[in-house]
Amino acid sequence: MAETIRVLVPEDEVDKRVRELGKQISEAYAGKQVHLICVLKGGVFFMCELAKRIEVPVTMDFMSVSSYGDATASSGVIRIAKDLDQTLEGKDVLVVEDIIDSGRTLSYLLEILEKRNPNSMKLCTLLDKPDRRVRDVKVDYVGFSIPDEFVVGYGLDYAQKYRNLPFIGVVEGIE
Ligand SMILES: O=P(O)(O)OC[C@H]1O[C@H](OP(=O)(O)OP(=O)(O)O)[C@H](O)[C@@H]1O
Ligand code: HPA
Ligand SMILES: [Mg+2]
Repeated sequence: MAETIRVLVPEDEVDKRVRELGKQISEAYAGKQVHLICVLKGGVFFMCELAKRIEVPVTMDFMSVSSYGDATASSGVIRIAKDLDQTLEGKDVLVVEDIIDSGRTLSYLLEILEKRNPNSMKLCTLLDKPDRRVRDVKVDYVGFSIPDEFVVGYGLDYAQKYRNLPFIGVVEGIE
């Protein structure tokens, strides 16, 4: 069967939810500056859109980690391909992710980042797939909780494809 994409969350619903999260974050960080950390590559579209909707001063840094390769299940081995450029010392950090699935990536990452002495550290994910969790992760802001299906779009890939779709879709016709 050929690969096809079924829409799970349409573009206008994603956009609306990102605006809501931006508002919620702006209120929570009122009077402060928030340091956004993008977990590349998947988090890049969400972080850019979210940053535009945050009304307090924002700084940004990028970290690249990967565990899925071309598969639809995590390898369990998290590889840091690029570390942050800036220190987290004393900053109010908000880690921005596209999805929390098994929780392995975030639990590993948060453990590393907490040792860098931020003033505070919170986590914002566009998607949460709680049915697949094998590691406990405390999430502060969630866009959508989704069922156990392999999703693409808005930064999420299948074998590096489909990241540029403006909606969240489910890939059908793969093992
Ligand atoms: O909760 P987990 O099971 O760890 O899965 C979530 C992580 O997996 C994906 O990244 P991936 O490793 O595929 O790299 P990418 O962001 O470059 O696509 C996704 O972007 C998250 O970072
Ligand atoms: O459902 C998913 N889609 C794309 N990448 C992912 N990484 C973890 N889960 C997923
Ligand atoms: Mg990722």
